[in-house]
Amino acid sequence: MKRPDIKICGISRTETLDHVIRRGASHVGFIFFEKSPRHVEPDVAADLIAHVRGRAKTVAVTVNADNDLLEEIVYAARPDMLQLHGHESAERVVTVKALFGLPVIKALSVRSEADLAMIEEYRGVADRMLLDAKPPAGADLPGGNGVTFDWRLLEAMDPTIPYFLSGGLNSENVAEALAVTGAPGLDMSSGVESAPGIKDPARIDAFFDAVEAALSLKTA
Ligand SMILES: O=C(O)c1ccccc1N[C@@H]1O[C@H](COP(=O)(O)O)[C@@H](O)[C@H]1O
Repeated sequence: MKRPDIKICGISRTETLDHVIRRGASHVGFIFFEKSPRHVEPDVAADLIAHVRGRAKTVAVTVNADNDLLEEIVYAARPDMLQLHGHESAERVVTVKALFGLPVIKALSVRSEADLAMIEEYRGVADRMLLDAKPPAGADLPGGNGVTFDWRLLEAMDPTIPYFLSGGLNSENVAEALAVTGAPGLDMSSGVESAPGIKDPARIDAFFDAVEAALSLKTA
């Protein structure tokens, strides 16, 4: 099994960036959503992104952001990619790509087969999909809720679609997630935190150890 890309999201400290990259993160994500405990201002993100440039792909995570906010983020922080984690349509993805010239990860909230079928709308439009669980009722955040969805829904999915599996991944369940889905990418945030927004070095190590163990079992 090919090693999946690993994206660790919601990072706000250089120490955490260095740690996850040393452990093998291919992508690091920064949250630009004020309600999130992981929110970073564009000038803070600019320093974090400058710190890791060239060592991992940097992703600006936004939620239904308008052009002004995207422009502020892109010109201040210079991320490698944009993640659209709201209700952005395929047409909006096309517009964002044309305006900012950056690859786009489009997040989709999944609970049922019908949710997953929405992938077709973004085929050939988004550079990657990110399949996250639907937020629980009453949640303030569209992502970062630590909730999983039924990974067996992905069994019938076209395996050529590039995607990150997301939603509630942690050191305890990542081996099963990989076994069920064979996902080409993993994306996670709260599963390596000790409290919302506080990344925990021991949990980061446990997560990467679990991924390595799962991959070595697969190739043994
Ligand atoms: O993490 C957040 O606070 C957040 C806020 C707004 C949009 C997206 C957000 N996070 C994304 O959700 C995934 C999954 O999180 P988790 O592993 O279930 O905690 C996270 O990796 C971000 O891509």
